[in-house]
Amino acid sequence: MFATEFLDIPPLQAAGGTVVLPGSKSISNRVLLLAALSAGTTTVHDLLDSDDTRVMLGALQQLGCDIVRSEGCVAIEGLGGRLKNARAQLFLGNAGTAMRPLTAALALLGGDFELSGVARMHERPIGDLVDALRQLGCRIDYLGQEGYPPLRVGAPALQPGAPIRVRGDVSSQFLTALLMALPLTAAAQDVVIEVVGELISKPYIEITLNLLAHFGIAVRRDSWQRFTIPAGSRYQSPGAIHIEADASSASYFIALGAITAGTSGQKDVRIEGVGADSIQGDIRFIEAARLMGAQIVSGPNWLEVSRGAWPLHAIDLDCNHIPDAAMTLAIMALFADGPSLLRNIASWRVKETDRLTAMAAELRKLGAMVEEGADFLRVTPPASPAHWRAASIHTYDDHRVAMCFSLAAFNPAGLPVRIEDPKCVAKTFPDYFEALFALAHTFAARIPVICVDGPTASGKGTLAATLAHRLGYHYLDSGALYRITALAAGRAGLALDAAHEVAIAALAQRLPVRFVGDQVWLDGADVTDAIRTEEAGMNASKVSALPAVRTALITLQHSFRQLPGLVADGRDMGTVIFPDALLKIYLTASAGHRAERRYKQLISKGFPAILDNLRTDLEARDARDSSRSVAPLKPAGDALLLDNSDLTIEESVNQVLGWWRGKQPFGTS
Ligand SMILES: O=C(O)C1=C[C@@H](OP(=O)(O)O)[C@@H](O)[C@H](O)C1
Ligand SMILES: C=C(OP(=O)(O)O)C(=O)O
Repeated sequence: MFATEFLDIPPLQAAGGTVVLPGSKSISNRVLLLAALSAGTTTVHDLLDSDDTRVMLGALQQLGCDIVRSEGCVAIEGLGGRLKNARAQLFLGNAGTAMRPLTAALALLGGDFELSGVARMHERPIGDLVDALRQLGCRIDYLGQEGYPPLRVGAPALQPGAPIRVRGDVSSQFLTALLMALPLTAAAQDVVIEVVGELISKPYIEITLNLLAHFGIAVRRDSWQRFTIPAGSRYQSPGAIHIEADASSASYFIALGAITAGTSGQKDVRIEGVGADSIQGDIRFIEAARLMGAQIVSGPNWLEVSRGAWPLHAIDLDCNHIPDAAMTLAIMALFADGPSLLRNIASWRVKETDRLTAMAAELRKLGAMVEEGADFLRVTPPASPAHWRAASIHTYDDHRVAMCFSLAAFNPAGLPVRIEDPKCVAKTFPDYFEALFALAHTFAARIPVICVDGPTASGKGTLAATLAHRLGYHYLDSGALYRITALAAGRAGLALDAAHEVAIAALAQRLPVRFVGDQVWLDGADVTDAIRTEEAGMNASKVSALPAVRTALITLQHSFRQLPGLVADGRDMGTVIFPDALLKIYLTASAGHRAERRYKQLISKGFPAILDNLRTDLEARDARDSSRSVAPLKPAGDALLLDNSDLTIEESVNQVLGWWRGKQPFGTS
């Protein structure tokens, strides 16, 4: 997951390949609760692992449910209608699928519970559900604002009998909550729920009914107005259940296939885990994408999508049945041949954020013209490539804003897109951006590189690795490549001299190296410490003076330039390896400061060291590095000099990040 302050996505060109999607949030949280209410063990395969399911799992554990995780599945020991803990404070984040159904279930089971969430959850309505439950004799108090969480749930004085009336026009989750919880009171008599007002988001009720049926409860439905839970209903675990991949998450990759030309290797975007026969309503996003021109074929649990009409056709669509995936249509509308109208989406206002206002504001930043109505959005795409703008997308802690706006990086103007707070995708799809980058392609020249060059012990490694971490970029420690080459050559019995140049170069070309955080791996072995000795440093300097070795390592170094970007540290990154890098830093510090830092580093690792000797060695090495015939150590002409003698690491990092921001086209929006 990208836990950076922002994620800059370079302009993207094409996409192709296979994505295996994580499980459905809506199915996962329903199955978890139904499994907990049943007797016996339910083994859940391919459960979504995200913020929303974690809060549900955490709550169930607090209530006394045993949960055992093993490879690919989670076993839930059901409570059989009796809570082990009848007092608990449950934090439910921003998961509507946890807050609403748990409120209903706990209000009927009785106890002393406090249900709360993040600040936004306390702005998301729950009054219609509370009103419905109170008709039954449930005791629920508002701890903050009337009609909103946090809530206190007490012991009910149940008066079953009359039909329970619930409003259906704010969120379908209120009806879902009642449908899942009311079998608790249906032992002796039918329980009837009547929907007041037009029910929204109907396909989510179909998911609920489908899963209730899996757990032995056959609800009778009369149109969308009246639901009857038959007397004698009892939750029965299906034993094992498999969770389909999330159809709303699929929408981003369906859109990806629709708006991008395939890559030379792969024409289509293939989505695994969910197919056209999904039980999730958001699968009907396919119909909308087809209307816009996408070509989509499907089989059992898979979809293949490719670009059809281009530009996409504008659409005018009632999106009430696909409220979540419809946000993706708003982004596809940027690539359409005219204005698109997404109608009947008033519920957007009470989700993770006010999505109507948020989408309108962010789409406008990209250059679209947007009309925001009470319950609709009309999106007119930028009139020409020149009308697109590079934008820093504010994401409002809304996973879907972050995910759908990433697709704007395919804009025809070749502009990057900044996604603020990218970790908000953790609500339903923690590895969304990794999945996107695995399929997306762009020209290497468009992938940003920051070069940090400088003499030994200047702190390049720390600075570069920290920058990479802060920006979510890959990290290349090119100095380590020479050290690793030297180590590998030594282990192969090759002397590090010109006579063995060809053999060492051949070895270097196939170097199986990986940088994992601050670890260095060579051919499956951790060589982090082995390459950090003074001797390894001297040996690296020797092999780096062999021109054939440098040539062999160039391809290897270029291969580190991958989405979303790279920070490369070394001695010739800006001058030789990545001459087109957007930002080049030449990092220096006085020989005295550097010797002192190296001294402390060695002593802290338990290596013997003498300060004066270190200083003499450093000076000798500087002289050798800057006088060698190939790629001598010198600042690139366009490098910015940073002397960090008197700077902390944080100060150096902030300085470079400041320069980096200054080079981006996002302004301060
Ligand atoms: O029941 C569900 O799983 C959901 C119902 C929908 O909410 P509304 O019924 O509030 O539209 C949807 O937006 C949400 O992401 C999940
Ligand atoms: C509206 C959403 O979430 P929730 O389940 O919290 O309502 C969503 O995932 O888009």
